[in-house]
Amino acid sequence: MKKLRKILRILLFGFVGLCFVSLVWDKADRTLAVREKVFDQESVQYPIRKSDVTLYTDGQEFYDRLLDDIANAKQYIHISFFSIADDTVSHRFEELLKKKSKEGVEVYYAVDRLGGVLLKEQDKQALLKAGVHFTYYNKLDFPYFFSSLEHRNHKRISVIDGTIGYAGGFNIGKKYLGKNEKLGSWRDYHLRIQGEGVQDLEQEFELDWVKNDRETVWKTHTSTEKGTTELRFKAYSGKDLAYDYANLFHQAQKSITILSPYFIPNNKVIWHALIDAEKRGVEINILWSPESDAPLVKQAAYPYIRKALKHGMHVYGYRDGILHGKVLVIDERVAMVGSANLDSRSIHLNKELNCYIYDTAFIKQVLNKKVHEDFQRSQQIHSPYVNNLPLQEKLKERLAKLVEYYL
Ligand SMILES: O=P(O)(O)OC[C@H](O)CO
Repeated sequence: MKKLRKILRILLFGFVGLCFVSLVWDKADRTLAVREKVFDQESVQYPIRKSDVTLYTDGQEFYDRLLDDIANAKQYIHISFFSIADDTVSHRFEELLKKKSKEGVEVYYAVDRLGGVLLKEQDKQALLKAGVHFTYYNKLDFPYFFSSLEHRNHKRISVIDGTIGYAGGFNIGKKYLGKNEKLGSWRDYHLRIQGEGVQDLEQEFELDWVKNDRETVWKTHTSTEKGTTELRFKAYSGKDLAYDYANLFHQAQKSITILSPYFIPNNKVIWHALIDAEKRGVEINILWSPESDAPLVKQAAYPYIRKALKHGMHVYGYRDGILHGKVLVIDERVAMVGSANLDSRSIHLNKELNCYIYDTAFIKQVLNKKVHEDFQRSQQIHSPYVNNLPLQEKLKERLAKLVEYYL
């Protein structure tokens, strides 16, 4: 008994000591990283381009098209995703990349280091053996361990032969097909681009690749043909996103529509612009996904839903499984489809890539139809929903508040 007590005491002291060292390291690491601007990177705003755009909201249709484009690649494939699963969908995807590489197509494939945690070492080695150029983005770094852990590359970029590009919200995995029993159906927003806009996706891919791998990327020439839809890509690195969104909200005259799986906008610039718009009579509709595959994000949204309702905004909760699209629509004049959630990580920490669309016809005839469907599948949230929470939800909300910066 005495011996057991002694072991428990040692374990307890060890645990407390480890927590103390971690806290001190965490604080020093973050302070130094901010002072030395270790993770600072300028945002990149690409020119307005004219391209042909197709919107994908269904996982099966998206994968069918992406895999078909990859299968038809003749020269090179540049692909990066935030996350990759270890399941039938990811295996089929990786088998195809290996096949194309063996055929002589130059394949560059990257995944965020944390988002790619499920990729097995043996699968990675098999990709390399087949000649695929593979790298992880944002690897963990010493001594900035904690800071490097929180800065993720959340972009999704695909470029095939410099003529076809993709950007949006899907990742690679079975759950995006909506066939995961627990998660239910899955709704996302992802764009397929053809025409001159592809060169900016390629440029952005190259910037990330060279920064993480130092190897130059093989490519020939990208498409400069003009399509019909005016768009602009913008890449963020933990700053400027709030200012860009605020600018859009300030320009709104009639309506602001926001779709985001997570609703954790802990940012004064964004709130100031939204409240200001609401006071000008702009109708603000926010659609968020109460169901999620990430812990505490639901509860972290409650304070912001209360705030939105208090200021007369309309909030809706998606009811048909998971809504994972990241979309803004301002007055049917400007829209955004991208990788950035309206959450703290996207506003303050992640590298993101958004596509801004300035084509009223596309917004009205294509995007808004899908957005309208999503509102039809939702339920409006009123104050009692967030004010009369069960005790367990209240406790989780408290816990979520403590960590919301990282959600
Ligand atoms: O669900 P995702 O792919 O938008 O990723 C969410 C993670 O919290 C990264 O910000």
